[in-house]
Amino acid sequence: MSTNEIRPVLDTPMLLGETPLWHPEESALFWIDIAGKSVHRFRPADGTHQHWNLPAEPGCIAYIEVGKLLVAMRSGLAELDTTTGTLIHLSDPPYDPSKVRFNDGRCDARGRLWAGTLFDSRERPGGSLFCVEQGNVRDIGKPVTVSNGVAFSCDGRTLYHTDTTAHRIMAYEFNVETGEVGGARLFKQFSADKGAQYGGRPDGAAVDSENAYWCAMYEGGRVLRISPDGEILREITLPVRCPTMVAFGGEDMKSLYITTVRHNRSADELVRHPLSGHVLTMHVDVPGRLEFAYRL
Ligand SMILES: O=C1O[C@H](CS(=O)(=O)O)[C@@H](O)[C@H](O)[C@H]1O
Repeated sequence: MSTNEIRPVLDTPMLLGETPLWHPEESALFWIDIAGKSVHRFRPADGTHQHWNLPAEPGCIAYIEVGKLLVAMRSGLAELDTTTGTLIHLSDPPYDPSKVRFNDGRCDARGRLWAGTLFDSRERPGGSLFCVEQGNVRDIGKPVTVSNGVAFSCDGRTLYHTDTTAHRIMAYEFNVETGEVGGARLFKQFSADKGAQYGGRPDGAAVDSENAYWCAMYEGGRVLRISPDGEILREITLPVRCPTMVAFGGEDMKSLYITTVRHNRSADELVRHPLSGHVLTMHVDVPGRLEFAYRL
């Protein structure tokens, strides 16, 4: 693959792709299709693709060990055994599932899952950020309308959290030993002016091995690489309008994977961007970091 080539990993698009996640021991990329209520696994080495249907919309996943995933669904937390397809319900949702569902999330270095929620109607900040630690679910008290962009700096001392609707990414002091979230600073505020210059709103993200924050820009058709002090270092134009999240993977962690949306997009957008909904990949020069597993 040439350096700048962006291509789909599969022939089949998702409805609403989210949470790409490289599993180092399985040498596979996992992701979810929220509207398609499914979990997917793709092995680049042999091109095999497998999926598992779910009873409710997933918002994010984390790996536990080979063959076991934690799935945060609208209906609560569950453990998916990918060898048998068995889904074990672990806990009910910490919110009213008729109005709210889990969205983007990832694990910290101590194996806690940080999963946000979104308010379906987008009318008010009825979503939040939750910490799942060995089955206990704690509301962190960060009201947002659409939670996204959960990521940790390389030293584990900064927790990034985005409100996509507010076009805002916050950075919080974070104590990875205790899981305590401290002082806040504005990391990046994007313009919400949806005129001709609209650059999109910040969505899912990942931090690379040089501590830069890679952010999918929903309706902006691009991914941004942002320095820890908020400077845009690189902009990648995508062949789709709505990327939702990025992940690093591959044996060298230099494959960037990008989930995207097809569901509820206009006919015009789908004609202009036929790859909408596909999981995209491209080579990058700076490797990402391995994701942490969820600790039961
Ligand atoms: O459903 C979703 O939508 C949002 C984008 S928006 O709320 O429509 O602006 C996306 O960020 C999110 O990740 C996805 O789950």
